[in-house]
Amino acid sequence: MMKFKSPPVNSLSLDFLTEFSISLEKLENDRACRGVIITSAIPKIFSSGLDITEMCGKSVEHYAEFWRAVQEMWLRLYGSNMVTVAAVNGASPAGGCLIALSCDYRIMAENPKFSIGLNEAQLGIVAPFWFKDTFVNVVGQRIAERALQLGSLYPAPEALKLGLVDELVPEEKLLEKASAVMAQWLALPDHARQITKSMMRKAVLDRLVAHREEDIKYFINFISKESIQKSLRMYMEMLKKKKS
Ligand SMILES: CC/C=C\C/C=C\CCC/C=C/CC(=O)SCCNC(=O)CCNC(=O)[C@H](O)C(C)(C)COP(=O)(O)OP(=O)(O)OC[C@H]1O[C@@H](n2cnc3c(N)ncnc32)[C@H](O)[C@@H]1OP(=O)(O)O
Repeated sequence: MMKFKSPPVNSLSLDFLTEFSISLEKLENDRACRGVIITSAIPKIFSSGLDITEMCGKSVEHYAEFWRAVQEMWLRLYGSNMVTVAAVNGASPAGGCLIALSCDYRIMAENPKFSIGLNEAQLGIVAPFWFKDTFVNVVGQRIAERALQLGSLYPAPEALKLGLVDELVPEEKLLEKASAVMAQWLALPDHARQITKSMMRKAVLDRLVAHREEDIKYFINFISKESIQKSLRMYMEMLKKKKS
């Protein structure tokens, strides 16, 4: 089990992403480890998504390093040979949602206050093509079109209806259920399951691998625009004001 613990809200900073990728790599190379449950140690928060401060007012070199780390995390998780189960025990916007979507199975705590989705459009930014591809592979084109354009965050019951998560359980039963699902998936021979998983995900993974440098350049160009920086600053201010 991997438990995110980066207070206050498990934002995906460069350090967090690097550590996450290294942990995944270690587990992947450990023949005794066939599956991983991903959850959070922080109450009410699975992950608040990419750390917005990493995308504000930084150098071009920093943006490149950060974006490469985001790509690396996704390539490792989405392309993992292990069985991956997300036990979503709190809010899961944007990059948090991407992590859940990249797993093989998603179980969410049945709390309508917890929401999940790719809300980038609400921040005035655009979900990259591989976020979009991952989303489409889970919920299908029509639901993804609407959800991404509106940048919708769905409360747990709605997320279940859309197929964004596979099931809801009472919060106190989340890890028990995730373990039961893991046992069910691990009962199959690894080889057949791994080849099938790879077959289902290969096209989407290959697309980023083939365009990785281009995607970094695109990100830098996009995020460096003054209009985008302004949107992100305003969003951060809004988050801070919400408290007072
Ligand atoms: C064609 C174009 C192609 C390519 C373009 C390329 C790239 C662009 C796309 C980049 C992709 C981005 C994906 C993302 O993940 S962006 C991040 C989106 N995340 C969010 O919108 C979530 C924002 N946070 C929240 O909604 C709430 O914080 C949350 C519900 C998670 C928790 O609420 P709670 O009330 O419990 O806590 P808060 O008081 O709001 O937050 C506590 C402190 O944490 C700070 N915070 C929150 N989220 C973030 C974050 N994502 N990054 C950095 N910091 C964050 C918040 O400001 C509070 O700080 P303090 O006030 O305590 O200092």
